Amino acid sequence: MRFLTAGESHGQCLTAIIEGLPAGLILDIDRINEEMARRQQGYGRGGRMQIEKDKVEILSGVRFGMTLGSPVTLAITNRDWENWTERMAVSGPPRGIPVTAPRPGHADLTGVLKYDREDVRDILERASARETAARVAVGAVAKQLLAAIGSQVTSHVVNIGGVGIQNTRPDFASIAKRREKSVVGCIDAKAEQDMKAAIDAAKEQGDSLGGTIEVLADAVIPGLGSHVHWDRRLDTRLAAAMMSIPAIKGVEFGAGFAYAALPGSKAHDEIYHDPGSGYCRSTNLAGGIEGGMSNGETIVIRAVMKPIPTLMKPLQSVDIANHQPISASTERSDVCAVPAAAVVGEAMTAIVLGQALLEKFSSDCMTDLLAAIEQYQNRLSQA
Ligand SMILES: Cc1cc2nc3c(=O)[nH]c(=O)nc-3n(C[C@H](O)[C@H](O)[C@H](O)COP(=O)(O)O)c2cc1C
Ligand SMILES: C=C(O[C@@H]1CC(C(=O)O)=C[C@@H](OP(=O)(O)O)[C@H]1O)C(=O)O
Repeated sequence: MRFLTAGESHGQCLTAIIEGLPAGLILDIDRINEEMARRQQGYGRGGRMQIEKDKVEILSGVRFGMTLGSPVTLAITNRDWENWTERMAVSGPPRGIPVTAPRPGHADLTGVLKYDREDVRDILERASARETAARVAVGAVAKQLLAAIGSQVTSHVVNIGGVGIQNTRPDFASIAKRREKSVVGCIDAKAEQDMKAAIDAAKEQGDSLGGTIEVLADAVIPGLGSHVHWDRRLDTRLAAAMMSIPAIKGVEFGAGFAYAALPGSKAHDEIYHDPGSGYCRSTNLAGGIEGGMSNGETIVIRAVMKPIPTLMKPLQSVDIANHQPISASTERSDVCAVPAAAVVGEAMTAIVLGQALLEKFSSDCMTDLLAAIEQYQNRLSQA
Protein backbone atom coordinates (compact mmCIF):
# COMPACT_ATOMS: atom_id res chain seq x y z
CA MET A 1 0.00 0.00 0.00
CA ARG A 2 1.38 3.38 -0.97
CA PHE A 3 -0.12 6.84 -1.15
CA LEU A 4 0.48 10.34 -2.45
CA THR A 5 -1.14 13.59 -1.39
CA ALA A 6 -1.60 16.79 -3.41
CA GLY A 7 -2.95 20.23 -2.64
CA GLU A 8 -2.00 23.68 -1.42
CA SER A 9 -3.21 25.07 1.90
CA HIS A 10 -5.47 27.67 0.24
CA GLY A 11 -5.98 25.82 -3.04
CA GLN A 12 -9.25 24.24 -4.09
CA CYS A 13 -8.84 20.93 -2.30
CA LEU A 14 -6.53 18.28 -0.89
CA THR A 15 -6.37 14.90 -2.58
CA ALA A 16 -4.88 11.55 -1.67
CA ILE A 17 -4.55 8.43 -3.80
CA ILE A 18 -4.05 5.13 -2.01
CA GLU A 19 -2.87 2.19 -4.06
CA GLY A 20 -2.61 -1.43 -2.96
CA LEU A 21 -5.56 -1.80 -0.58
CA PRO A 22 -7.08 -5.28 -0.73
CA ALA A 23 -10.57 -5.65 -2.20
CA GLY A 24 -13.42 -6.26 0.19
CA LEU A 25 -12.38 -3.90 2.98
CA ILE A 26 -15.54 -2.33 4.42
CA LEU A 27 -15.02 1.44 4.61
CA ASP A 28 -17.20 3.53 6.91
CA ILE A 29 -17.02 7.14 5.73
CA ASP A 30 -18.46 8.43 9.00
CA ARG A 31 -15.51 6.97 10.85
CA ILE A 32 -13.12 8.64 8.40
CA ASN A 33 -14.86 11.97 9.02
CA GLU A 34 -14.68 11.50 12.80
CA GLU A 35 -10.88 11.36 12.44
CA MET A 36 -10.96 14.49 10.27
CA ALA A 37 -12.89 16.35 12.97
CA ARG A 38 -10.52 15.18 15.71
CA ARG A 39 -7.55 16.65 13.82
CA GLN A 40 -9.28 20.02 13.64
CA GLN A 41 -9.85 20.25 17.36
CA GLY A 42 -7.50 21.11 20.19
CA TYR A 43 -7.00 24.14 22.36
CA GLY A 44 -4.71 26.71 20.76
CA ARG A 45 -5.80 26.33 17.14
CA GLY A 46 -6.11 29.48 15.01
CA GLY A 47 -8.89 31.09 12.96
CA ARG A 48 -8.56 28.71 10.00
CA MET A 49 -10.17 25.88 11.93
CA GLN A 50 -13.31 27.99 12.35
CA ILE A 51 -13.60 28.15 8.56
CA GLU A 52 -12.89 24.52 7.66
CA LYS A 53 -15.24 21.62 8.38
CA ASP A 54 -13.16 18.85 6.88
CA LYS A 55 -15.17 16.11 5.16
CA VAL A 56 -13.79 13.40 2.90
CA GLU A 57 -15.31 12.55 -0.45
CA ILE A 58 -14.37 9.16 -1.91
CA LEU A 59 -13.92 9.60 -5.66
CA SER A 60 -12.72 6.16 -6.71
CA GLY A 61 -11.91 2.63 -5.64
CA VAL A 62 -14.97 2.04 -3.46
CA ARG A 63 -18.38 0.64 -4.39
CA PHE A 64 -21.28 0.05 -2.01
CA GLY A 65 -19.04 0.75 0.97
CA MET A 66 -16.30 -1.73 0.04
CA THR A 67 -12.90 -1.36 -1.60
CA LEU A 68 -12.51 -2.76 -5.11
CA GLY A 69 -8.74 -3.30 -5.02
CA SER A 70 -8.32 -0.34 -7.39
CA PRO A 71 -6.77 3.02 -6.34
CA VAL A 72 -8.86 4.86 -3.74
CA THR A 73 -9.05 8.62 -4.24
CA LEU A 74 -9.94 10.82 -1.28
CA ALA A 75 -10.71 14.54 -1.61
CA ILE A 76 -11.16 17.24 1.03
CA THR A 77 -12.46 20.64 -0.07
CA ASN A 78 -10.73 23.73 1.33
CA ARG A 79 -13.62 25.98 2.32
CA ASP A 80 -11.18 28.89 2.65
CA TRP A 81 -10.36 28.61 -1.06
CA GLU A 82 -13.25 30.87 -2.04
CA ASN A 83 -11.44 33.68 -0.17
CA TRP A 84 -8.25 32.94 -2.13
CA THR A 85 -9.38 32.37 -5.74
CA GLU A 86 -7.50 35.44 -6.99
CA ARG A 87 -4.32 34.92 -4.95
CA MET A 88 -4.25 31.18 -5.73
CA ALA A 89 -5.36 31.36 -9.39
CA VAL A 90 -3.76 28.65 -11.55
CA SER A 91 -3.45 31.01 -14.55
CA GLY A 92 -3.03 34.69 -15.33
CA PRO A 93 -0.58 37.25 -13.95
CA PRO A 94 0.50 37.16 -10.26
CA ARG A 95 -2.08 38.80 -7.96
CA GLY A 96 -1.92 39.78 -4.31
CA ILE A 97 0.98 41.21 -2.34
CA PRO A 98 3.96 38.83 -2.33
CA VAL A 99 5.21 37.59 1.04
CA THR A 100 8.87 38.62 1.33
CA ALA A 101 9.61 38.31 5.07
CA PRO A 102 10.51 34.64 5.71
CA ARG A 103 9.57 33.21 9.13
CA PRO A 104 12.43 31.62 11.10
CA GLY A 105 11.57 27.97 11.68
CA HIS A 106 9.26 27.62 8.67
CA ALA A 107 10.13 26.38 5.16
CA ASP A 108 10.00 29.95 3.80
CA LEU A 109 13.61 31.04 3.24
CA THR A 110 15.18 27.71 2.34
CA GLY A 111 12.20 26.99 0.06
CA VAL A 112 12.36 30.24 -1.95
CA LEU A 113 16.12 29.82 -2.44
CA LYS A 114 15.92 26.16 -3.45
CA TYR A 115 12.91 26.57 -5.79
CA ASP A 116 13.95 30.02 -7.09
CA ARG A 117 10.71 31.80 -6.06
CA GLU A 118 10.20 35.50 -5.28
CA ASP A 119 7.04 35.04 -3.20
CA VAL A 120 7.28 33.02 0.00
CA ARG A 121 3.64 32.02 -0.56
CA ASP A 122 4.84 29.71 -3.37
CA ILE A 123 6.54 27.68 -0.63
CA LEU A 124 4.34 28.07 2.43
CA GLU A 125 1.22 26.90 0.64
CA ARG A 126 2.54 23.36 0.36
CA ALA A 127 4.76 23.42 3.45
CA SER A 128 1.65 24.20 5.53
CA ALA A 129 0.47 21.41 7.78
CA ARG A 130 -2.90 21.74 6.06
CA GLU A 131 -1.56 18.76 4.06
CA THR A 132 -1.84 16.61 7.18
CA ALA A 133 -5.63 16.61 6.68
CA ALA A 134 -5.06 14.35 3.64
CA ARG A 135 -2.79 12.09 5.69
CA VAL A 136 -5.39 11.75 8.42
CA ALA A 137 -7.90 10.69 5.75
CA VAL A 138 -5.46 8.00 4.51
CA GLY A 139 -4.71 7.04 8.12
CA ALA A 140 -8.42 6.64 8.82
CA VAL A 141 -8.59 4.10 5.97
CA ALA A 142 -5.50 2.32 7.33
CA LYS A 143 -7.13 2.26 10.78
CA GLN A 144 -10.13 0.45 9.32
CA LEU A 145 -7.81 -2.11 7.72
CA LEU A 146 -6.09 -2.64 11.08
CA ALA A 147 -9.44 -2.80 12.90
CA ALA A 148 -10.48 -5.65 10.61
CA ILE A 149 -7.75 -7.73 12.27
CA GLY A 150 -8.31 -6.34 15.77
CA SER A 151 -5.46 -3.76 15.92
CA GLN A 152 -6.09 -0.22 17.15
CA VAL A 153 -4.12 3.03 17.35
CA THR A 154 -4.65 5.86 19.83
CA SER A 155 -2.68 8.80 21.25
CA HIS A 156 -2.55 11.38 23.98
CA VAL A 157 -0.71 14.62 24.73
CA VAL A 158 2.06 14.20 27.32
CA ASN A 159 3.10 17.82 27.77
CA ILE A 160 2.79 21.27 26.23
CA GLY A 161 5.28 24.06 26.89
CA GLY A 162 6.94 22.03 29.64
CA VAL A 163 3.78 21.25 31.67
CA GLY A 164 1.87 17.98 31.66
CA ILE A 165 2.12 14.36 32.78
CA GLN A 166 5.87 14.03 32.87
CA ASN A 167 6.44 10.45 34.04
CA THR A 168 3.15 8.65 33.47
CA ARG A 169 2.87 5.96 30.84
CA PRO A 170 -0.81 5.04 30.64
CA ASP A 171 -1.91 1.75 29.12
CA PHE A 172 -3.83 1.59 25.87
CA ALA A 173 -7.25 0.83 27.31
CA SER A 174 -7.29 3.78 29.71
CA ILE A 175 -6.40 6.38 27.06
CA ALA A 176 -9.32 6.16 24.64
CA LYS A 177 -11.87 6.75 27.40
CA ARG A 178 -10.00 9.44 29.30
CA ARG A 179 -8.86 11.64 26.43
CA GLU A 180 -12.35 11.98 24.91
CA LYS A 181 -13.28 14.68 27.43
CA SER A 182 -10.06 16.64 26.93
CA VAL A 183 -9.64 19.63 24.62
CA VAL A 184 -5.86 19.22 24.58
CA GLY A 185 -5.88 15.44 24.15
CA CYS A 186 -4.53 14.93 27.66
CA ILE A 187 -5.71 12.16 29.99
CA ASP A 188 -5.13 14.03 33.27
CA ALA A 189 -7.56 16.79 34.31
CA LYS A 190 -5.01 18.81 36.33
CA ALA A 191 -2.38 18.64 33.58
CA GLU A 192 -5.06 19.67 31.10
CA GLN A 193 -5.75 22.87 33.04
CA ASP A 194 -2.01 23.64 33.23
CA MET A 195 -1.64 23.10 29.48
CA LYS A 196 -4.57 25.39 28.69
CA ALA A 197 -3.14 28.08 30.97
CA ALA A 198 0.25 27.77 29.26
CA ILE A 199 -1.39 28.14 25.83
CA ASP A 200 -3.40 31.18 27.01
CA ALA A 201 -0.23 32.81 28.36
CA ALA A 202 1.67 32.15 25.13
CA LYS A 203 -1.16 33.60 23.06
CA GLU A 204 -1.28 36.67 25.28
CA GLN A 205 2.44 37.21 24.70
CA GLY A 206 2.27 36.72 20.93
CA ASP A 207 4.22 33.49 21.40
CA SER A 208 3.65 29.80 20.54
CA LEU A 209 4.23 26.40 22.15
CA GLY A 210 5.24 22.85 21.28
CA GLY A 211 5.09 19.68 23.32
CA THR A 212 5.23 15.90 23.39
CA ILE A 213 2.74 13.38 22.06
CA GLU A 214 2.51 9.63 22.65
CA VAL A 215 1.03 7.23 20.10
CA LEU A 216 0.13 3.65 21.05
CA ALA A 217 -0.75 0.77 18.75
CA ASP A 218 -2.42 -2.18 20.41
CA ALA A 219 -2.88 -5.83 19.40
CA VAL A 220 -0.33 -5.52 16.59
CA ILE A 221 0.53 -8.84 14.97
CA PRO A 222 4.05 -9.91 15.99
CA GLY A 223 6.62 -10.04 13.21
CA LEU A 224 5.78 -6.88 11.24
CA GLY A 225 8.98 -5.31 9.88
CA SER A 226 12.26 -7.22 9.79
CA HIS A 227 15.73 -7.38 11.28
CA VAL A 228 17.31 -8.31 7.92
CA HIS A 229 17.80 -4.88 6.36
CA TRP A 230 17.95 -1.31 7.69
CA ASP A 231 14.99 -0.01 5.74
CA ARG A 232 12.75 -2.94 6.62
CA ARG A 233 13.01 -2.34 10.38
CA LEU A 234 9.60 -1.32 11.72
CA ASP A 235 11.11 1.29 14.02
CA THR A 236 13.02 2.83 11.08
CA ARG A 237 9.78 3.23 9.20
CA LEU A 238 7.69 4.45 12.11
CA ALA A 239 10.36 6.98 13.09
CA ALA A 240 10.51 8.33 9.53
CA ALA A 241 6.72 8.54 9.40
CA MET A 242 6.56 10.48 12.67
CA MET A 243 9.44 12.75 11.61
CA SER A 244 7.56 13.51 8.37
CA ILE A 245 4.93 15.44 10.34
CA PRO A 246 5.73 19.16 10.11
CA ALA A 247 7.37 20.49 13.31
CA ILE A 248 8.12 17.02 14.78
CA LYS A 249 11.78 17.10 15.85
CA GLY A 250 12.40 13.93 17.86
CA VAL A 251 11.03 10.41 18.24
CA GLU A 252 11.55 7.64 20.80
CA PHE A 253 10.25 4.11 21.26
CA GLY A 254 9.46 2.58 24.63
CA ALA A 255 11.97 3.72 27.25
CA GLY A 256 13.61 5.78 24.48
CA PHE A 257 16.03 8.42 25.71
CA ALA A 258 15.70 7.10 29.28
CA TYR A 259 17.75 4.05 28.16
CA ALA A 260 20.84 6.24 28.41
CA ALA A 261 20.70 6.07 32.22
CA LEU A 262 19.62 2.43 32.65
CA PRO A 263 21.86 -0.62 33.19
CA GLY A 264 21.11 -3.60 30.94
CA SER A 265 19.62 -5.51 33.84
CA LYS A 266 16.83 -2.93 34.10
CA ALA A 267 16.48 -2.06 30.43
CA HIS A 268 15.00 -5.20 28.87
CA ASP A 269 11.75 -7.12 29.07
CA GLU A 270 12.16 -10.64 30.44
CA ILE A 271 10.52 -13.43 28.45
CA TYR A 272 8.01 -15.98 29.80
CA HIS A 273 6.04 -18.80 28.24
CA ASP A 274 2.51 -19.76 29.11
CA PRO A 275 1.32 -23.08 27.64
CA GLY A 276 -2.10 -21.50 26.92
CA SER A 277 -1.17 -18.09 25.48
CA GLY A 278 2.42 -18.65 24.32
CA TYR A 279 5.35 -16.25 24.74
CA CYS A 280 4.83 -13.03 26.71
CA ARG A 281 6.61 -10.29 28.67
CA SER A 282 5.50 -8.67 31.91
CA THR A 283 7.06 -5.29 31.04
CA ASN A 284 7.21 -3.26 27.82
CA LEU A 285 10.34 -1.12 27.99
CA ALA A 286 11.00 -1.93 24.34
CA GLY A 287 7.75 -0.26 23.31
CA GLY A 288 6.57 -3.26 21.33
CA ILE A 289 9.49 -3.49 18.91
CA GLU A 290 12.62 -5.67 19.16
CA GLY A 291 15.10 -6.21 16.34
CA GLY A 292 13.05 -3.99 14.04
CA MET A 293 9.98 -6.24 14.40
CA SER A 294 6.73 -5.87 16.31
CA ASN A 295 6.90 -8.31 19.23
CA GLY A 296 3.18 -8.41 20.01
CA GLU A 297 3.30 -5.93 22.89
CA THR A 298 1.74 -2.46 22.57
CA ILE A 299 3.84 -0.22 20.32
CA VAL A 300 4.67 2.98 22.22
CA ILE A 301 6.05 5.98 20.32
CA ARG A 302 6.75 9.44 21.70
CA ALA A 303 7.44 12.46 19.52
CA VAL A 304 8.29 16.05 20.30
CA MET A 305 6.82 18.99 18.39
CA LYS A 306 8.68 22.30 18.27
CA PRO A 307 6.76 25.56 18.93
CA ILE A 308 4.79 26.94 15.95
CA PRO A 309 7.09 29.22 13.86
CA THR A 310 4.53 31.94 13.04
CA LEU A 311 4.62 34.41 15.93
CA MET A 312 2.32 37.38 16.43
CA LYS A 313 5.32 39.06 18.09
CA PRO A 314 7.58 38.22 15.16
CA LEU A 315 11.29 37.33 15.17
CA GLN A 316 13.94 39.13 13.17
CA SER A 317 14.21 38.32 9.47
CA VAL A 318 15.47 39.74 6.17
CA ASP A 319 13.30 41.04 3.30
CA ILE A 320 14.09 38.79 0.32
CA ALA A 321 13.19 41.64 -2.08
CA ASN A 322 15.94 44.02 -0.84
CA HIS A 323 17.99 42.26 1.90
CA GLN A 324 16.88 44.85 4.49
CA PRO A 325 16.12 43.79 8.07
CA ILE A 326 12.39 43.18 8.60
CA SER A 327 10.11 41.48 11.12
CA ALA A 328 9.04 38.00 9.99
CA SER A 329 5.60 37.81 8.38
CA THR A 330 2.60 37.29 10.67
CA GLU A 331 0.08 35.02 8.97
CA ARG A 332 -3.06 33.95 10.84
CA SER A 333 -1.76 30.99 12.83
CA ASP A 334 -2.17 28.33 15.49
CA VAL A 335 -0.59 29.10 18.87
CA CYS A 336 -0.25 25.41 19.64
CA ALA A 337 -1.11 22.40 17.44
CA VAL A 338 0.21 19.57 19.63
CA PRO A 339 -3.26 17.96 20.03
CA ALA A 340 -3.70 17.97 16.24
CA ALA A 341 -0.20 16.54 15.76
CA ALA A 342 -1.17 13.62 18.02
CA VAL A 343 -4.04 12.75 15.66
CA VAL A 344 -1.67 13.02 12.68
CA GLY A 345 0.80 10.78 14.57
CA GLU A 346 -1.92 8.15 14.93
CA ALA A 347 -2.60 8.36 11.20
CA MET A 348 1.07 7.96 10.23
CA THR A 349 1.45 5.04 12.64
CA ALA A 350 -1.65 3.32 11.23
CA ILE A 351 -0.39 3.83 7.67
CA VAL A 352 3.03 2.27 8.41
CA LEU A 353 1.47 -0.65 10.29
CA GLY A 354 -1.02 -1.17 7.46
CA GLN A 355 1.82 -1.17 4.93
CA ALA A 356 3.91 -3.60 6.98
CA LEU A 357 0.89 -5.88 7.39
CA LEU A 358 0.21 -5.97 3.65
CA GLU A 359 3.87 -6.64 2.93
CA LYS A 360 3.94 -9.61 5.28
CA PHE A 361 0.61 -11.03 4.09
CA SER A 362 0.47 -9.75 0.51
CA SER A 363 -3.15 -10.27 -0.59
CA ASP A 364 -5.50 -8.98 -3.29
CA CYS A 365 -8.56 -9.35 -1.12
CA MET A 366 -9.57 -9.36 2.53
CA THR A 367 -10.57 -13.05 2.40
CA ASP A 368 -7.01 -14.09 1.51
CA LEU A 369 -5.51 -11.61 3.96
CA LEU A 370 -7.56 -12.87 6.90
CA ALA A 371 -6.86 -16.52 5.97
CA ALA A 372 -3.09 -15.86 5.78
CA ILE A 373 -3.11 -14.10 9.14
CA GLU A 374 -5.09 -16.92 10.75
CA GLN A 375 -2.63 -19.51 9.48
CA TYR A 376 0.30 -17.46 10.82
CA GLN A 377 -1.34 -16.97 14.20
CA ASN A 378 -2.05 -20.71 14.43
CA ARG A 379 1.63 -21.42 13.86
CA LEU A 380 2.68 -18.88 16.49
CA SER A 381 0.25 -20.28 19.05
CA GLN A 382 1.92 -23.68 18.73
CA ALA A 383 5.49 -22.37 18.86
C1 LIG B 1 -1.26 20.18 12.81
C2 LIG B 1 -0.20 21.23 12.62
C3 LIG B 1 -0.58 22.56 12.56
C4 LIG B 1 0.38 23.54 12.37
N1 LIG B 1 0.00 24.84 12.34
C5 LIG B 1 0.90 25.81 12.12
C6 LIG B 1 0.50 27.17 12.06
O1 LIG B 1 -0.66 27.52 12.22
N2 LIG B 1 1.47 28.09 11.81
C7 LIG B 1 2.78 27.75 11.64
O2 LIG B 1 3.61 28.60 11.42
N3 LIG B 1 3.17 26.46 11.70
C8 LIG B 1 2.28 25.48 11.93
N4 LIG B 1 2.68 24.19 11.99
C9 LIG B 1 4.12 23.87 11.88
C10 LIG B 1 4.67 24.13 10.50
O3 LIG B 1 3.87 23.51 9.51
C11 LIG B 1 6.12 23.61 10.41
O4 LIG B 1 6.87 24.12 11.47
C12 LIG B 1 6.74 24.04 9.07
O5 LIG B 1 6.11 23.35 8.01
C13 LIG B 1 8.26 23.81 8.98
O6 LIG B 1 8.58 22.46 9.08
P1 LIG B 1 9.56 21.95 10.24
O7 LIG B 1 9.07 22.58 11.51
O8 LIG B 1 9.40 20.47 10.27
O9 LIG B 1 10.94 22.41 9.92
C14 LIG B 1 1.74 23.17 12.21
C15 LIG B 1 2.11 21.82 12.26
C16 LIG B 1 1.15 20.86 12.48
C17 LIG B 1 1.56 19.41 12.53
C1 LIG C 1 -4.88 24.72 7.77
C2 LIG C 1 -4.36 23.97 8.73
O1 LIG C 1 -3.28 24.32 9.48
C3 LIG C 1 -2.53 25.41 9.07
C4 LIG C 1 -1.10 25.04 9.21
C5 LIG C 1 -0.22 26.19 8.99
C6 LIG C 1 1.19 25.91 8.77
O2 LIG C 1 1.95 26.86 8.47
O3 LIG C 1 1.62 24.75 8.90
C7 LIG C 1 -0.72 27.49 9.02
C8 LIG C 1 -2.15 27.80 9.27
O4 LIG C 1 -2.84 28.02 8.05
P1 LIG C 1 -3.58 29.39 7.67
O5 LIG C 1 -2.49 30.27 7.18
O6 LIG C 1 -4.59 29.08 6.61
O7 LIG C 1 -4.24 29.91 8.93
C9 LIG C 1 -2.85 26.65 9.93
O8 LIG C 1 -4.23 26.89 10.01
C10 LIG C 1 -4.90 22.67 9.09
O9 LIG C 1 -4.32 22.05 9.99
O10 LIG C 1 -5.89 22.23 8.47
